[in-house]
Amino acid sequence: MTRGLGGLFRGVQSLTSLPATRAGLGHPSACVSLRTMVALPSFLSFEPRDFSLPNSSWSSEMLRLYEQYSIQCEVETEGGENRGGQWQRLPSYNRSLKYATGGNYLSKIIQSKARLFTRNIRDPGAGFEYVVFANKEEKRCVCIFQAGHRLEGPPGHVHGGATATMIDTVTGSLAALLSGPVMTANLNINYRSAIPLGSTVLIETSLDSEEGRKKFISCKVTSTDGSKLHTEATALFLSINISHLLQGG
Ligand SMILES: CCCCCCCC(=O)SCCNC(=O)CCNC(=O)[C@H](O)C(C)(C)COP(=O)(O)OP(=O)(O)OC[C@H]1O[C@@H](n2cnc3c(N)ncnc32)[C@H](O)[C@@H]1OP(=O)(O)O
Repeated sequence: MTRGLGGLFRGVQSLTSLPATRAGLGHPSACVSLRTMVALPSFLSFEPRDFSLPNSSWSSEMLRLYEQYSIQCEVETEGGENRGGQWQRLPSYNRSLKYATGGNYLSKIIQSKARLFTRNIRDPGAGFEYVVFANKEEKRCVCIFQAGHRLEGPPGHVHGGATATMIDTVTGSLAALLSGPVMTANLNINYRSAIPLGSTVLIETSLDSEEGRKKFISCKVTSTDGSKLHTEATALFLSINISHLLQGG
């Protein structure tokens, strides 16, 4: 994808080097720090849809956990300051480009049919339903994940690749939150017990160590009460310059 993208980006004359994230979150993938557009006509700069907000497909368990973390989230006061909780909900769009200011517009002109893998099933509840909460101080994230019926692997259970995708997403979100643009260099997964389709699970991830450009992150997927371990993983992320992607990754 990236050689083509490089040409397109170079062709967009009004790209500047403003910091790139919405709400200053530095989240979640390499594309978050794409250089941003300025002076967009207002009709082009509307907010993209945030897929991490509740919808009618969410189970009562998913909603309960969403509430549990939401009430621990920081709130913006009338004066524009952030106060309160240790957690923040990370927004989730259907293209990484949309994290950049003006990204909604860019996403219409750059590979307009491309969609983020985890957000490309339109039917609510059929695919990946999830929300990620981050605790930057403690360098960890929690994802509440409800696995839809289109993620089947073994009968009635979630495909291992779908679980890997979610682990990559949540560990990658943490790495990007802590250090900006990153790419997964290594992902090691041990599958301990299958995840039933339709169930809600917790994906908890934390930073183990860092070494120069490297971030070592671990992750576990459990039942929501923590009693059942489904999956354990470790991941290595490397900080990259966005030019790495534009030069073909
Ligand atoms: C909202 C959604 C969020 C989703 C997040 C999802 C993120 C993704 O899935 S990204 C897509 C999958 N990943 C990829 O395609 C990455 C492909 N690989 C690459 O682009 C490159 O190999 C990349 C960027 C990882 C590393 O390349 P580069 O920056 O040139 O680093 P390089 O010089 O080779 O290595 C740097 C250091 O890392 C180490 N390293 C590199 N790769 C690995 C690896 N796989 N395992 C262990 N160590 C490694 C090297 O040994 C070196 O160590 P040291 O400095 O101690 O000698």
